[in-house]
Amino acid sequence: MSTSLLELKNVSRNFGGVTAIDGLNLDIKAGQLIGLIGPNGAGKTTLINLMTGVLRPTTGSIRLEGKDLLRLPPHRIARAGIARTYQIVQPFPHMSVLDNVAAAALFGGGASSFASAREAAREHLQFCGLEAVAAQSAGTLSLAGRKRLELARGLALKPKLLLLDEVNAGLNPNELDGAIALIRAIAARGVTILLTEHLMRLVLQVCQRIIVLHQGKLIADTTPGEVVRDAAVISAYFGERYAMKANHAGSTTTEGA
Ligand SMILES: Nc1ncnc2c1ncn2[C@@H]1O[C@H](COP(=O)(O)OP(=O)(O)OP(=O)(O)O)[C@@H](O)[C@H]1O
Repeated sequence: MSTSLLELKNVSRNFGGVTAIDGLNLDIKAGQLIGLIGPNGAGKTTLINLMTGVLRPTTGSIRLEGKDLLRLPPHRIARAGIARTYQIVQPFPHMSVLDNVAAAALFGGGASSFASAREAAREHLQFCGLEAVAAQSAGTLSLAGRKRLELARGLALKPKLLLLDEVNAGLNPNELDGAIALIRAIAARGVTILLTEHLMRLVLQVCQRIIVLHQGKLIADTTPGEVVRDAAVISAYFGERYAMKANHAGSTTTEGA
């Protein structure tokens, strides 16, 4: 049996009268590449915020390699091995790309000096295909470049678990192929990945396991092959997405007519 990396037991989170996460049980094994999907408002971002300590559960427990995370502030959780990227990319825009990554290596990656942090940062930039822009200020990068920088900063924290929140949104098909290759390469290094994503092609292509949230509850936890045939997922998520696409197609036709 493979090892449990992150374990959530009976986790709930309320905001006033809204139950954003509702009695969730989840066991993430080391080495998995997992897709987290669900309709808008399903609780995906709340779940990531709970895993990183930005939010605390109303009830339940969260353990990383058996260690209780609920006692730790977010920066200690990051150092314990959970790193995340943000839906809205937030580099330090006036700092160089290299120093953005070096700062992460200093903060959580175990680097003991700025020189060694920069050395580690160079490796991460090379791995993420950013070595050519290392000296540029981060604010000058394209969206695809900023997304890669987010990944390099995440890697500099030497995570056991990397939470990728919509890291591919807004990329063109070419950039998307590059992003898929990079995510696979990160997983091949042994980093466990949880990917929150609306791009189904990407999720189905790269993930071995897909978990589906709906109204704060886990409605499926299965393989990509199975999830597309799951009646509850079709009704809660795929159905809604196809209906939206059909509506868009319909309105385009009407406009064109
Ligand atoms: N800080 C908050 N205060 C009040 N309600 C909140 C807060 N954060 C989230 N919610 C509510 O919790 C539910 C889950 O929201 P969440 O943002 O986690 O969903 P999501 O799956 O990430 O959605 P999306 O795909 O649109 O980003 C929603 O009903 C949302 O309105």
